[in-house]
Order: sequence, then structure tokens, then C-alpha cells
Amino acid sequence: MAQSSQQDLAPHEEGSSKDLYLHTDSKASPSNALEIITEVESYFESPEDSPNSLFDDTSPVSATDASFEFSSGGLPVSPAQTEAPQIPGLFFDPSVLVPPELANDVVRFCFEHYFNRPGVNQIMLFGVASGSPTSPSSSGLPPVLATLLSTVSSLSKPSLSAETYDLLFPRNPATARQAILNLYQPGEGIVPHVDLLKRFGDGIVGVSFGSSCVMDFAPVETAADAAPVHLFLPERSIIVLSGDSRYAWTHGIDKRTSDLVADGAESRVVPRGVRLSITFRWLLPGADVVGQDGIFPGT
Ligand SMILES: O=C(O)CCC(=O)C(=O)O
Ligand SMILES: [Fe+2]
Repeated sequence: MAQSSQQDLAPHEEGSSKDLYLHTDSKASPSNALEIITEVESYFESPEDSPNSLFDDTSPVSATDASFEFSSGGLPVSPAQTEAPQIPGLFFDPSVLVPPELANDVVRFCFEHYFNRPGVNQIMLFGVASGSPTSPSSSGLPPVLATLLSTVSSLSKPSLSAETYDLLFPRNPATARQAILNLYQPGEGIVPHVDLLKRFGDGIVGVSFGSSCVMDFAPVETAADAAPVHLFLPERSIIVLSGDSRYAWTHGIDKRTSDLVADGAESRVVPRGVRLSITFRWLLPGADVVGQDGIFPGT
């Protein structure tokens, strides 16, 4: 699969594999969100036919069931690991999950407010440079996402170093947060990439809703040849990318309808359902200005 540099992912950048159409959507905008951007097309990789059911049953099936693909190219892939890989700055604890009630609230809110029209599969929300885990309502994000952020903050604190925790959840944020909502149908993915270096700072946190998936990581330097690390991200799990894992490794999701996952000495196939991911990132200073010289074209 093609690797994408961070430039390829910039909306409207030349060289992007697909044209992106951005528009602000004031109708769908909760009053406390600064801006909502709907990307009608995105850099997602899609299969020929996308199933249209939402959040289907995704119970695992036997790895010997030949009806499930193991990779987009039909080539076998090694089973994904279920524990955090040894990638500096990557934090992942499979036992730390967002509570189901909050996950339901988040999914319901996002479908009602953002994914309520055909063709919309990506939404960007921008918070403000204030608010903290202790007063999430002042983040400028919709309340349910502010609650998600504060829940992720308390859930992940024990697994994070103090330094990484402060990076993600500083007492007095100096820059604004972006929340990007990505909706994947089974069979869709996202090309391996490093999140935009000029737009986003260090410390990225992502939460999976509705379905698991396997995220692939590869070192930037050797991404073309090196065997990627495959990590199984269960529904409601939290992943943190900082330091090397944010800057020196690509991350991506192969376009498959099922994933092969290690299960002790065995492996199992886990079908993918509709997955919503919510990723929180820091906008770099100056990247929070919307306009010709701001976060949109040309930056
Ligand atoms: O869906 C995900 O978990 C990853 C999304 C992502 O990497 C991005 O939006 O930059
Ligand atoms: Fe990313």
C-alpha cells in the first residue's frame, strides 16, 4: 500500500491522491464549537462496495473461515498483537476502555449532529486555547466530547508518564485542540501517514468506537520495506502517540473487512463493523487561524 507523507493528507494540498471538498457547516454546528469542517471526500481508502449497516455485530469467527480476507491485496498478514508494541512514545493499555454508556452517548451525538448526510465521513472540530481536564466544559468542544476528553484523561493517567500526561492534558493549555472524527465503513482504511507536522503538535490521543480495527505502524525511514507492527485496537480503546511514535513512525489502517488478531498461540479473525474514531490533537500556534494563511490551503 502506498505510504502517504504528512503533506499528502493536507486538505486541498497539491499531490493529494483525491481532491477534498471542504465547507463549513453552520447548521450542524453546536454553539460552543468554533468551527466544523465537513470533508465530503477524504483521504480514506475505500473498497468498491461499502456495506451500509451501522455498528453491526462483529463477533469473532474462526481464522479458517475462507470468506474473510486477511489483507487488501489478498496476501497473508501476520496476526495483530493485542498489547502495546515497543514503540517509544506509544501508549496503549487494552484493559483501559471508555465506559459503554459514554461511548453510546458519543456515537449517538456524532451521528445525530455530524454524520447525518450521505457521503460525510470526516468532521473536524476546533476547541479553544483554554479548558482543562478539571473544567472540560470550557474546552469549546461539544459537551459530550469534553466529557470524553476528561474521562480519557482520568482513565489514561495511570498508564502514562507524568511528562506524557502533562503533554496531553496540561493544566493551562496554550493552544487549541482539534478533534477529528473519522467514520469508516468495513473495508475502508487510512493510508500510512504522519500527522501534519506544521499543523499539529506533539501528543495525540485517539479513541475507537463501534468497531475494532488493526492499526499498522512503520518507521518513517524504512516504511517502504519494513514489516509494519500490527496493533489490535478494540472498540472503546484509547491510544496515545507522542514523541517517536508521533514523529518517526507512520500509522495507518489497511482497508479490510476483517482483521487477523493474535489469540495466545492461535489467531482469530475479527470482522470489522462501522468504526468511528475520535482523535484529539493540539493545533500549533498560528495553525488555529482560519483563512488564507491559516490552517486551510497552502499551509
Ligand atoms: O482512525 C484512526 O484511528 C486514525 C485517524 C488518523 O490517523 C488521522 O485522522 O490522522
Ligand atoms: Fe493520523
